[in-house]
Parts: sequence; C-alpha cells; structure tokens
Amino acid sequence: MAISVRGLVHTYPSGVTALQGVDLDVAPGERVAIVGQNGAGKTTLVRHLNGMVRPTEGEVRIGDWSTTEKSIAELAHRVGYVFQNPDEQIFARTVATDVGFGPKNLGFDEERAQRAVSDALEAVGLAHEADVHPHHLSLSERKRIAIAAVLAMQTPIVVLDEPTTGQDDAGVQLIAAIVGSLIAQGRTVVAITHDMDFCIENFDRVVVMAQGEVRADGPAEEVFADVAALEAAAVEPPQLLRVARALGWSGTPRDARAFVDQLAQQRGSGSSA
Ligand SMILES: Nc1ncnc2c1ncn2[C@@H]1O[C@H](COP(=O)(O)OP(=O)(O)OP(=O)(O)O)[C@@H](O)[C@H]1O
Repeated sequence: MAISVRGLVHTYPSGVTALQGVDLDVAPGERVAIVGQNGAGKTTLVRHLNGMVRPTEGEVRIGDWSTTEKSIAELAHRVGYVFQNPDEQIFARTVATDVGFGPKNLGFDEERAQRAVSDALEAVGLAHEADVHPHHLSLSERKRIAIAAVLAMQTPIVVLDEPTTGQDDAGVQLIAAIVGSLIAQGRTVVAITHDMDFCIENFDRVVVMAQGEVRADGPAEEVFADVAALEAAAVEPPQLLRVARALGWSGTPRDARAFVDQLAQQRGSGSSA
C-alpha cells in the first residue's frame, strides 16, 4: 500500500515546529529507512502515518485514505506502528495476550487471531515465552514482543521506530530477516534508524532528515555517497563506507560480502582506487 505525504507541517502545542513542509511518496512494497539526528522530526513524521499525530498543515494519505478523515482505530487496519520504547506499547500480563490484542481488536476470528499470534511469536523467536509476563523478559525481548504485536496485525504497512536498539547481533539479524520477509509478502516497511550498518544492509531507499525537512532521499548507494548532505544533517555514513572512502574507493559496498568482493577486485587489478 502506498504512502503519500504532501506539504506536511507539524507544530506541537508547545510551539515547536517539528516538521517544516515534508513531501514523501512511498510505493507499495517499498522499504524505506529514515535517518537523521535526534530532534530531526523523524518520529513526528512517522506518527502521522497511523494518526497518532495530526497535520497542522498538509496531508498524509495511506492508500486512498486521508488520515484526517480516519480514526487511529481505522488506520490500525492499514498501518502497524512499533514504538521505539516497547514499554509504551506493552500492557498485557502475558506475551501471547499482548500480541493477540491487535488481531482481536481488528476483528480477526479466533482461529485467524491464534495463527497470527503464533506466527508472529515464531518470527521474533519468542514462541516459547508465550505465557510469560512481558516484564520478566529483557528489554531486547520486550522490543521483539512489540514487533510481534504489530506483525500479528498483518497490516499492509509496517512502521518500525528504532527496531535494533538494545539488540545484540543475533537480534539485529532476526529483525533484518523480519524486514526481508515483510517485503517478500509485498508489504511496505518504513523504519527510523540510527544504525547505519543495519540501514544500508537492509534498505534500498534512505531518507535523510534534519530540522524538520527532508534533506536527501534516494537509493542507499546515492544518499550515502552525498557527503555534503550527510554532513549537513550530521549523519555518519555506515562503517564499511567510511573504510571504503578512507581507502579511496569510489564504490559503495553495502555489506561485508560486497566489501570483500571489492577488496579482491582491487587486489586483482593491483589498484588502490
Ligand atoms: N510531544 C511533543 N511535544 C513537544 N515537542 C515535541 C514533542 N515530540 C517531539 N517534540 C519536538 O519536536 C522536534 C522533533 O522531534 P522528533 O521526536 O520528531 O525527532 P526525531 O528525529 O524522531 O528524534 P529522535 O531520534 O530523538 O527520536 C524536537 O524538537 C522535539 O523536541
């Protein structure tokens, strides 16, 4: 399902204007990462997608719906939102009840709801914790409960706010696999991330925000090659790219495999650039 954001301005009651006129189109099935410093407006932008925050000016469309005409409950059929802090999202006494809340609220019948819950818990590696109280689990596990709760809603659009925070390598790999599987199912994924390695390895398109504006938007390779835009937005390129630049390479290796291939090529050609 497509997302269309037009001329979006948001001013909080405190008087802070967090978005200064944002335009963004996301095609159905696309995966987009939003990056930028703290306070750039990323969370404010994505909270417009499920109606938690409403435009001061401009419009947000989710498929053929304008968010201003829909309630949060209606928008929940189309947009699943995973909070940055899982404790803002988790409230039930068992993991399974928490993950089952969304499907139940969306009107899934008992059988579909149960399957949605068990598939989602399986996907995040927590099937064995279904009956445990979420507060007995670690932050990284609670984060995965929050992801499962949104997966179980089977929405065409999934928004992830800082999904890899607090995850170890295995957790990051698991989240990368979830993003891959959502895309394979034709769903649209929008993720805010400060983890540039996760970003370049898993997202084809990167949107850079600073001071409530989109400063760069395009294929990951192009955006991360735009040194001026990254510096202006105070975004550090991914680790491998920094090493590649230090070596004087012009290419943009997106993961360790691509880096090693490029290294082998350079050695083969006897060149340093
Ligand atoms: N509920 C709120 N009330 C008032 N101001 C807010 C509120 N939420 C965010 N802001 C302000 O709006 C601006 C943008 O914040 P936002 O959280 O959208 O940025 P962000 O890029 O998501 O940052 P972070 O990476 O820290 O989450 C900041 O100046 C922030 O202080």
